[in-house]
Amino acid sequence: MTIQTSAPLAAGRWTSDPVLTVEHLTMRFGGLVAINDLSFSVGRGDITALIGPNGAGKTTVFNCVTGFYKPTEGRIALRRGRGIGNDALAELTRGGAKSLKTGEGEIFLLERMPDFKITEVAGVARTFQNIRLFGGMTVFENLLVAQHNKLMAASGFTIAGLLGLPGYRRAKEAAQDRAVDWLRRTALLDRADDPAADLSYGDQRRLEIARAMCTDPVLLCLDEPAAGLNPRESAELNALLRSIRDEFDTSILLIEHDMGVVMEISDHIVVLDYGKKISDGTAHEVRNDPRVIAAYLGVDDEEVEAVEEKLERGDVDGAIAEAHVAEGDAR
Ligand SMILES: Nc1ncnc2c1ncn2[C@@H]1O[C@H](COP(=O)(O)OP(=O)(O)OP(=O)(O)O)[C@@H](O)[C@H]1O
Repeated sequence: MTIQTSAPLAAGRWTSDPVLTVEHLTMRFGGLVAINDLSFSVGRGDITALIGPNGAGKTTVFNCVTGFYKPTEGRIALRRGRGIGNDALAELTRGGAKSLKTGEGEIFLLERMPDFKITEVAGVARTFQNIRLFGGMTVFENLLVAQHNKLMAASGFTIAGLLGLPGYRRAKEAAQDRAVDWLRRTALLDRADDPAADLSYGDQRRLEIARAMCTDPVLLCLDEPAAGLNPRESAELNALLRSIRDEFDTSILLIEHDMGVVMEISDHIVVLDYGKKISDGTAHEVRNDPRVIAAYLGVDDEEVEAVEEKLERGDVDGAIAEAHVAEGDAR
């Protein structure tokens, strides 16, 4: 049975100005199809949330976008620069190259690139579900290490750093300034000299984001940034993510289970279930989509009809209650 959403989906920046387009992505692990012909886009300047029940395939999508997995099938294009058209994408796809420069910027096919190039060249930064900081290093050092590649490039991969040559010195000062700026933005300046492992969980999460932002990413991928945060820390995280969206040329793609965070800050939500996209739109559209309610509460297709009926009458609370009843019956 196919269920249609009642409201037409609005076209947003993810259609008119995408920074990332994922097309027909499939990822198989032996016989298991973790991602099944998935297509979606991330709008430039948007906060986009990838949500779905446990095991839906969210982390697998992240792993494909960031090059940890090589997709079984599909195309993942990142556009650095506005207005790069589909002709450029088609030309790049036809040839064997990893990227193509155009008058508007540069376009990358991420499935053709190793993970470190996706980070360094295409400009995709990532945080992980389990925090991965250098716990023995200070907070400040963690932010300098993140900029190591830039410093190496400034040294021309020579001993210029040791000799203190001007180009390298300037790059080092810029790296330090950037680190201090992000410590300030994440309210961690007074912890700069403490070992990262001594920070509270919420502070470590913000430090991870600061570290990713020190690389000036075009796309910031956050895997469950609100996990384990208390309400005050969640509110601080929301403010931080909004400020990144509003003040930097960085688009955000996040996986998040905390629906309070998702609904409050997302411009665009893509919902997965069993490796397929079941809904895609604004927070309002997605939260009123019976397929989403059903997927989250684990009800059958037949029971979705009852949920949908309530939604058509504008009774969202009733629809959720109906889905809860169906969920209880299923147990
Ligand atoms: N390396 C792997 N090898 C085999 N199966 C995998 C691998 N990675 C993921 N899977 C499987 O792919 C499916 C999707 O997993 P994934 O971790 O992407 O889901 P998720 O939506 O991120 O889940 P959660 O919300 O619990 O983190 C699951 O069935 C999982 O067991």
